[in-house]
Amino acid sequence: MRIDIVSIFPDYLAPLRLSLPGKAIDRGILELGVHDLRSWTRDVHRSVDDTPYGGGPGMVMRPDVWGECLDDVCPDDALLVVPTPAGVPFTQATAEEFSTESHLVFACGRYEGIDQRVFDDAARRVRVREVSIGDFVLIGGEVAVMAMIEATVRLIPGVLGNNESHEQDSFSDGILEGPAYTRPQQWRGLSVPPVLLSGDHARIAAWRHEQGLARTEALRPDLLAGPTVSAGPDHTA
Ligand SMILES: COc1cccc(Cn2ccc3ccc(-c4cc(N)[nH]n4)cc32)c1
Repeated sequence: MRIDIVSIFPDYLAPLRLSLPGKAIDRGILELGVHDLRSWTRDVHRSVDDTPYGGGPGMVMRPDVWGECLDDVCPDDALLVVPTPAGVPFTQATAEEFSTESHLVFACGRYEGIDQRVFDDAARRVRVREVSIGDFVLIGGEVAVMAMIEATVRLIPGVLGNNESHEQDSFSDGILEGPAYTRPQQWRGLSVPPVLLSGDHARIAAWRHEQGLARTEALRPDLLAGPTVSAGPDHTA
């Protein structure tokens, strides 16, 4: 898989080269390109924003600079992912869909977002997904992109080590994971649930499922209400 990211703060994405994505890069499973949007500016001030038509607070990112950048960075077979508060929810299903792509391009906006015509124009030749990572407003797209990349890259075969796996992920089977424990068996007067010491793998699996179900009912009853909308193949934003 190749991932390209465009941002006016490329250094913000440096942590992606640590830990998991970094290991995937070192092992040749992932290629990562980070691009400074200002490289596509043509004015002496290297301007990337302007005042919004129709008035309102803040600034909007210019279509001309973004358009020329995506012409260079985003080929027709790539999936263009645009983080925004006004997007389709990014879920584990979205991460699974993204993990099967050969080329992802992430456009990190700032200010009040990017001129909509950038995505309308891009949609003429590439698949575009406008995606939200949650119902809260960030200052820009970089943090959202890092979260989406981590959730996506860990699903690529060979990225997680033998001791880690995503088959039992929260959300992958629609319910939350139950509690986890490790040594010591007694800690500050608290014990590990005896079933986990029993060696009876069927009982342990059943207990973990019950715990996950109870946690889901208590904290996320919405997950038990049935299928939700998310940014996937049938939801073009
Ligand atoms: C576009 O509409 C906006 C309205 C008010 C502020 C901002 C700030 N902003 C700029 C670019 C950008 C990219 C992503 C996000 C974002 C995503 C999620 N889930 N929360 N916040 C926020 C972003 C944008």
